[in-house]
Order: sequence, then C-alpha cells, then structure tokens
Amino acid sequence: MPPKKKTSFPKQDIRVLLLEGISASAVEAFRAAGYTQIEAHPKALPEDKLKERIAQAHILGIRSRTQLTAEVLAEARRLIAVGCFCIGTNQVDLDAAELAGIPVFNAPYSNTRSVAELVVAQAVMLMRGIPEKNAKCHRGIWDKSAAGSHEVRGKTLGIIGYGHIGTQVGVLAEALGMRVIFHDIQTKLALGNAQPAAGLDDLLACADVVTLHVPETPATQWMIDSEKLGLMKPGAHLINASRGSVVVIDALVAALGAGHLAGAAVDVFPVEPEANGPGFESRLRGFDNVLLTPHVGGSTLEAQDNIGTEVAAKLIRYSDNGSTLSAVNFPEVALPEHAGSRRFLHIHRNVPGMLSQVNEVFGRHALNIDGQFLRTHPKVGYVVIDVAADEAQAAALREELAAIPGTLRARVLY
Ligand SMILES: NC(=O)c1ccc[n+]([C@@H]2O[C@H](COP(=O)([O-])OP(=O)(O)OC[C@H]3O[C@@H](n4cnc5c(N)ncnc54)[C@H](O)[C@@H]3O)[C@@H](O)[C@H]2O)c1
Ligand SMILES: O=C(O)CC[C@@H](O)C(=O)O
Repeated sequence: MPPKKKTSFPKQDIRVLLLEGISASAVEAFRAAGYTQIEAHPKALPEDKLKERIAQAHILGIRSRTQLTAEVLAEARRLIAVGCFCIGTNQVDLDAAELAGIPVFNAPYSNTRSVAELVVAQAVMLMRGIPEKNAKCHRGIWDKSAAGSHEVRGKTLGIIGYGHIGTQVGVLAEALGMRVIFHDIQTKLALGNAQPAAGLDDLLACADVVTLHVPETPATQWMIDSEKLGLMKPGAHLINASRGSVVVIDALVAALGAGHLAGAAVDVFPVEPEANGPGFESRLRGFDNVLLTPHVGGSTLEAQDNIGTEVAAKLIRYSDNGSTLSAVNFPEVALPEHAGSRRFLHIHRNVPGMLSQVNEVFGRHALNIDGQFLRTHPKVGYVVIDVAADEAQAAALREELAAIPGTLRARVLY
C-alpha cells in the first residue's frame, strides 16, 4: 500500500507561533518532529497585533503575559491548540478556548523546584534582614548588627496552597530545621513532619514566614487583604510567588509602613510590564525590607529548558496523533498510534445525537471503523475515529463531518 498523505494538515503548512521568549528547546522539539514554520518572539504581542497573528497560527505558545481572552480567541480561526509554557493558565479564558474546540496544555511540574528553591532562600534572607542590609551597603552604610536577624531553624513556615510547589517548599524548609504548617482547601498528604493548620486564620497567626502557593481563582483573588495581614504575627514576613492578584498591594504597603510586618518578598504583581526594560511600577518600590523580583520564580535555565520540551511534546502529540492527555480544559483522550488508518478528529458541542450523526457519515461511505474513542465534557465532546479511507474519501469525509451542525473543529490526520 502506498504511504498515506496527510489531507488537511500537512506539517509544512502548520504555523507554530511561540511568544514571550519560550525556550529554544521548544523550537528544537518542533523541528525534530518535522515542523518547519516556527516563529519565535522574545516578547508578548500587544492585543491588536496578537489578534492579527493568532488568526494565522495553528499552534500558539505563550507564557503568563499573553492574555487569551474570549475576544482574542474569537480571531483564532485556524488555531488547533494552545501551549502555556508555564504552570499558570489563568491568562487563558479556558471555557472560551474549549468552546472554540481548542485544547490548552501547560507544564504542571517543570519549574516547581525552581520556585521552591527561591522561596526558601527568600525566607532565609528575610529572617536575617538581608534586604535592608544589602540596600544600606549599596548606599555606603555599614550596619553590622544582629538586631532583628534570626536563624530560620526552629521558626514556623506557613504555606498557603500545599500543592506541587508548596509541598517542595515544606520539604526544603524542614531540611533547614523549620517547623512547617500548611493550609489548603483540599485534604493533602502532609510530607515529612508538616502539619495542617486549623485554618487560614490560625496559620496566619502562628507563622513567622507566610508563603503563598495558590493558583489564581475567584477564591484566591485578593485573598490576603488588610484583615488577613492584620492576623499575621507582628514582625512576621510574607512571600508571594503565586499570582499578583492574591495580595492587596495597598494593604501590604500599609502593613509594612506601620511596621506590623518585618519584610516581604514579592515576585508577582497585579500589573506586570509587557516587556523587559524600564516601566515597572509598584507602591512596594523603595521599601528596603522588601525583596522585589520580576516574576522569575520559575525562570531558571533548567526549568525553562524542561518546560520547552514538555509543552512542545504535548502540542506535537496532539497535532500528530490527536491525544489530549493532560489538557487543562478539554476532554482527555489518550490515543494509540494509528499506522494503517486515517484518523479523524471531531470536536463538537455535547448535544444528543451527535455521535450517531458522526457515525452516519462513515456509514454513508460504507467504511468500517477501525477504532473509535470518545470523551465528553458537559459542553464539548471529542470523538476520534480511525478508518482505512483513501485520500479522496478522507477529504470528502472531513467536509461532511465539518458540516454536522454543532461541529467546533473537524480535522483529519493521515
Ligand atoms: N512565580 C513564578 O514564577 C511561578 C512559577 C510557577 C507557578 N507559579 C504560581 O504558583 C501557583 C501554584 O503552583 P503549584 O504548581 O504548586 O500548583 P498546584 O495546583 O500544584 O497547587 C496549588 C494548591 O493550592 C490549593 N488551593 C487552591 N485554592 C486554594 C485556596 N483558596 N486556599 C488554599 N489553597 C488553595 C490547591 O488545592 C492546590 O493544592 C501556580 O498556579 C502559579 O500561579 C508562579
Ligand atoms: O514563565 C512565566 O511567564 C510564568 C511562570 C509562572 O508564573 C508559572 O505559572 O509557571
């Protein structure tokens, strides 16, 4: 049998657009998989440019800066998948993407160790008063004093959000002799000697250092406000390397200004600059006892390299094979290889009778189905059908599938 050609998506026609300085390892992965149209930008694009570019892209890679709103996604007529080359996916309207038939992938683990290492280092720096001492030395002031400077050993670290990062922070902190308590909305296996706190307020009242590791959700938005900061121990420290929307900055400024908190380390901000260079504004600027970093918790070469490979592999697998395993917004289907068959992907609104209409299309062509895989979410269904169709049949079948009312995306692989 002659080798089957791809009918609707030859790889050389697939345009991959990577924004925000995604690691070169992603470009290498796409190239190694046979993709040739790969464009990588070091920055995020302004919204008007993004709308223009997303209309042409088949695969889009972003980090935390690019906002994929419903309005932007409405322009994404050709887009088959989005890769968030990071953990957070709050920058994407996941429901709108799903309803447009676009699976979104991320890298849930690859930068977690980098964040955990930074946070533990920040806890040590804050407890020693190093941010002020560093600032004073830069101004030529010698302040050799132990006042306000403490070992972390024996002190209490309170972790809010005991997930992939929070648990690693706890393990590393215990290795330094800290007592670890945590608060999470889910029941979590406590690692080492960590203990769940009786609740958020209890954690805030007990911890010498509080560190935030929650995702951005409606419940975590502005979760640390003046009331919660007021519950923290006088002289305690706050670390936020989660999302800028979790802490009310004006409230933190007030708590620091009043001397209620001894210091803070903040890596994420409610508004972050679009690109590197001047333009970072924050009321926290100018506090010697505050460590400010430009959202670099996960920015190590090791993490970025791994993320590039991991997310590119997920996008390539979906593009080549249709697997949506680990998509964050989409019915998950883990698919075998499909040598010897053509593979049709049909993404549709999850309404009664859809599967029978899909099967009727194949029935009309008197084609036997080699394999069928279906998963649904409340609003969206994803069915994959393997059939031994020739190229002309495949093109006709794809058109007929695309014409079924309620179809969101219809593709044929090879
Ligand atoms: N600064 C950075 O560069 C950087 C890097 C990576 C991740 N992050 C941020 O860190 C967040 C956490 O990452 P992760 O890998 O640990 O995620 P994760 O999903 O493994 O853990 C998050 C934990 O928070 C808990 N949680 C959710 N809502 C909560 C609430 N209201 N109160 C208490 N707990 C709650 C969840 O149950 C979960 O256990 C990410 O969502 C991302 O926004 C930042
Ligand atoms: O790389 C980024 O832009 C985001 C890093 C981090 O916040 C994440 O969500 O993984």
